[in-house]
Amino acid sequence: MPKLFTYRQPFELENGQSLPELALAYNTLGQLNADGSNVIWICHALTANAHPEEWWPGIFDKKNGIDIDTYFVICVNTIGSSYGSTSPQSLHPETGEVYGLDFPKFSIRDISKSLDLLSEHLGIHEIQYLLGGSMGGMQAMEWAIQKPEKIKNLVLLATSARHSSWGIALNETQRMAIEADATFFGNKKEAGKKGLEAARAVALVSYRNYRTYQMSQIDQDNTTDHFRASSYQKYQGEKLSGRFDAKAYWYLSKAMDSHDVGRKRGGCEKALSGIQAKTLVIGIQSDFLFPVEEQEFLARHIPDSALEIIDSTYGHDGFLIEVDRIKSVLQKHFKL
Ligand SMILES: CC(=O)SCCNC(=O)CCNC(=O)[C@H](O)C(C)(C)COP(=O)(O)OP(=O)(O)OC[C@H]1O[C@@H](n2cnc3c(N)ncnc32)[C@H](O)[C@@H]1OP(=O)(O)O
Ligand SMILES: N[C@@H](CCO)C(=O)O
Repeated sequence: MPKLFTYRQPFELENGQSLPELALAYNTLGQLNADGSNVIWICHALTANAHPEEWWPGIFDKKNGIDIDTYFVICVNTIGSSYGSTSPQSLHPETGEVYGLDFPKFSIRDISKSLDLLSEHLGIHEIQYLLGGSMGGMQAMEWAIQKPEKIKNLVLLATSARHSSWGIALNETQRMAIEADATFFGNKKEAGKKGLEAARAVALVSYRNYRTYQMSQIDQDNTTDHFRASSYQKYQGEKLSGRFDAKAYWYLSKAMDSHDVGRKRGGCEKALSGIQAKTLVIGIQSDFLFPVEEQEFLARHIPDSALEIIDSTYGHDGFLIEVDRIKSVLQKHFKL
């Protein structure tokens, strides 16, 4: 069961709007030591939850990975997500009505600010390792810029300093699919379900690549319909719509689009130069959603940083799947 932190004051957002109060669902593994020096904070990607032991299980490994007998691990479900934090499905505390599409838009900076709020509430003033992939990497990077002295070591996987036009176009295409489902605009529990399925199918193509489909979804010769790739796309859409809310997805994709560490900070290079953490940037060679040139840019502009490119066929989702390779580069650069 996730723990719940409720901030019973208005939470001011970057766009000038506010949430009257904010609940954050989070999960911890291991024990915080007496001087608070053993914290590993993991930021999750778009549709995951506060349980990295479920979606990144191989990373917890006493011998080569994160040992929860040594470290205190924390992961927080992001604002807007479907797994317990304040989201479009929450009740507005003043009206008692579901927010729905009245939920305010929020940015990656707002998510990072909320993580800092929770860390201070828990008395955590120093983070030994902050890790995040994809949208989780955006949050981690932002936080390391907002609180450079607090983050000692930073691991950024398959992510960028500013969400690309390509990424925004893909997200907009997914939102168009969601909005084409007229039920999305209502507040029924399953609102936007079919649209979300189409959106996930679009997204999946960007998380994988030509080779991954060639490897796992080839049909027998002479097939003319009901192709494996077709049922795979449908299955993956249904798998997501069975566990995630279309409005949460819509808002989170908007937050992702907002990611630009350089906004009002004199550009990305300047913002990244303020990171004090020893940083490891990890890219996946076959990732065409966050291509390796984006990680090269990060490594070039974060002062104390190293770059590792993992040779994988899995594309963007390689940051979730290639756990052994990730552990090996973590071991190379850090004494985890
Ligand atoms: C509460 C929660 O569930 S939260 C956490 C879950 N998800 C997350 O955290 C998000 C991050 N994780 C992910 O995005 C993914 O799980 C990944 C990237 C790590 C792995 O992706 P997967 O979908 O598991 O792997 P893959 O692409 O190989 O697909 C396998 C699934 O497709 C099914 N499948 C494969 N080919 C086909 C096909 N031709 N037709 C229909 N189904 C197919 C498999 O049976 C399997 O189904 P299952 O997931 O029910 O076991
Ligand atoms: N597959 C990931 C998104 C890719 O960053 C998720 O569903 O969270």
